[in-house]
Amino acid sequence: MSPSSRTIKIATRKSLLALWQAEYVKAELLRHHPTIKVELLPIKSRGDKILDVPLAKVGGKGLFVKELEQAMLDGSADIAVHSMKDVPMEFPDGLGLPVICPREDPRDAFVSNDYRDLDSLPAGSIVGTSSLRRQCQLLAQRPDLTVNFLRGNVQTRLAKLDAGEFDAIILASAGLLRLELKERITSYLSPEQCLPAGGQGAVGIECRSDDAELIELLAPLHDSLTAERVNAERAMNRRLEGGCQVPIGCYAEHQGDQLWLRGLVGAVDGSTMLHDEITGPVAEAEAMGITLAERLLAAGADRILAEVYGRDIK
Ligand SMILES: NCc1[nH]cc(CCC(=O)O)c1CC(=O)O
Repeated sequence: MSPSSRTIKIATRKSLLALWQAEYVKAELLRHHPTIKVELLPIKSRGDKILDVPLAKVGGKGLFVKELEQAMLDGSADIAVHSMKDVPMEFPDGLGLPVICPREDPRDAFVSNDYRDLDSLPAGSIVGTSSLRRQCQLLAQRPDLTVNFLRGNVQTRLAKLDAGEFDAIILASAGLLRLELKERITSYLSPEQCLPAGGQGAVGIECRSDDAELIELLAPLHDSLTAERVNAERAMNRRLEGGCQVPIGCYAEHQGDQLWLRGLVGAVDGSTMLHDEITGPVAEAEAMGITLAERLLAAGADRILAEVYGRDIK
């Protein structure tokens, strides 16, 4: 079979955001290769089934990706489309992630029906998020707020806000923008206010590493500037053994031909916040991520993370 008549099966989670991302990749593939066929294979993941516990406590990395990876390994699917924020640092044997698509807005969004922004919230307001990263940064600025547990897909979270359970909630802008819910973004949290999670706003494509023909078909979807940024962020996260379920923020931006990487580790109650940053050549993105992680560990992130993980990190 020639590459031009191939059918590519995309394994995807069933949330509207996951389906949007899979449809986006399908449309991009068809735009670059009009004669191929692309099908979606929706799959329910463990992370979607367990909704009543904070992700940090559900245990195991890759809650949202394992079932999708199994589908690629057994051949029922060819690729999986992921939010880079949810992708574990290591891939199973035989799988890799050769493509990272152009990044959407990486900032967190403040969403409220009553208040303009974080500063306008009255003392004692209730903010919904179950991200420890968002929680610690909110509490560091506004120790008077109460942060309450909020999980579920984007629509579920908005419905809980609208039902009056919260005065405000924090969501990734990227999800709201992709789902054409821009009007729900009351204001943006700057990276200074709330450093994003590594990979936030970027979509990646995972596939079998030995499928050279497929990797070639995927290549035009890759955005190397986004990949450089996300690689630096993920290198820091990998060294800290963290993902999006821990009180860790990391965010890289280009400054001319240099990369500027900022990192943060916070105590979950916001009482201790460790910030650091590093600038260097793009070619050293990964080394910079590791160096920044090690500086944070030496500054006390080791103790904060040992408490969150329930074990030491070396
Ligand atoms: N952890 C869930 C998740 N994974 C990716 C996104 C948003 C889109 C993105 O970051 O690409 C979200 C929702 C959220 O954090 O509000």
